[in-house]
Amino acid sequence: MAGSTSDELVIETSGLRKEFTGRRGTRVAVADLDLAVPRGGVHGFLGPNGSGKTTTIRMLLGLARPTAGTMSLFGTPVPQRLADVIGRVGAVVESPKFSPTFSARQNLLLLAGSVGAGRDAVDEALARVGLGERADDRYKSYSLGMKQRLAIAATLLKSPDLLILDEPTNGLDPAGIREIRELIRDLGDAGVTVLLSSHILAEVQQVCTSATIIGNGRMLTSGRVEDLLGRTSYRLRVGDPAAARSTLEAAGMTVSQGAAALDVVTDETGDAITRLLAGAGLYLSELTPVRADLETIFLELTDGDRMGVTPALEEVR
Ligand SMILES: Nc1ncnc2c1ncn2[C@@H]1O[C@H](COP(=O)(O)OP(=O)(O)OP(=O)(O)O)[C@@H](O)[C@H]1O
Repeated sequence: MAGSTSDELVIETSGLRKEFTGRRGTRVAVADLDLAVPRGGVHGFLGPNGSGKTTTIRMLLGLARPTAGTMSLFGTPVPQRLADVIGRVGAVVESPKFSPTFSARQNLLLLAGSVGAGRDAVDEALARVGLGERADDRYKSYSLGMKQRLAIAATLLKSPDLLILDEPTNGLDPAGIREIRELIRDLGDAGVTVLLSSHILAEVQQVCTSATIIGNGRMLTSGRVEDLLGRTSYRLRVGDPAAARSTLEAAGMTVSQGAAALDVVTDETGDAITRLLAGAGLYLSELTPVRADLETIFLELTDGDRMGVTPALEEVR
């Protein structure tokens, strides 16, 4: 972490673009993407299938060449000087190749040799991902979740400052997802900056401190998850909804009539709503805070676009 400052951007891209040209024309996978990932914590890189997450990550790691734009890792331009910083970056992008008949420990010992890590680092990485007890079982006997944890353990051998995980919970059951989520949270808490790509917005919301949401290769929004989620709204039931509505609106709140209740959007707390209405002789029978989730934000940003496969095709000629 030498040379880092707290306001350093660990990942920065500017005008990043990737086009793939095939027989059917040119497909723009990533379009003018300005990504800014601050140091520390877990940053969600979110978007539906085919929105350009993997392509962006592959470019950052020097596995694909950008059509246009610039990128840097820890302030160092890549791919030009990738060799200077790659030692600080751990990544799980494609399924790593482990030997099926070797145990987790044997697999990691083989890898440790290539990154100059010792036996202690292997034991520590296994313990950190919760595989200490099963370290001597053969890889092929592992569940998908255990295989995914081993892949993360392999990246920890070089004590990375930045960990890039591309859809690490893909194909896992809810218990497996929870294990990986907890592991990622622990790593973030321990000071590793994590870029976590996913198309499951609700899932990532629980572990990320900040996030970038993309759709069709374009940035839709970026910021602290708290800020992205924005204001809380409240659902309330009251005997005289019309009177309650005008009282709340007179106080500057945005009120709409839902099916059976009033929906109120405000920066004020629930206490303030209760006090205001009671002051007007209106008594609440119910007051429920309703937090927007990232999925709702995404749908708003894409104007109701589906979270499923969206067309990433943009014919430029
Ligand atoms: N090598 C390639 N050749 C042609 N098109 C490609 C290539 N790699 C990716 N694409 C296209 O670029 C677009 C973005 O794909 P990408 O894999 O980056 O999306 P993603 O957000 O990672 O999706 P997923 O969540 O499904 O992994 C898609 O339309 C994809 O078909």
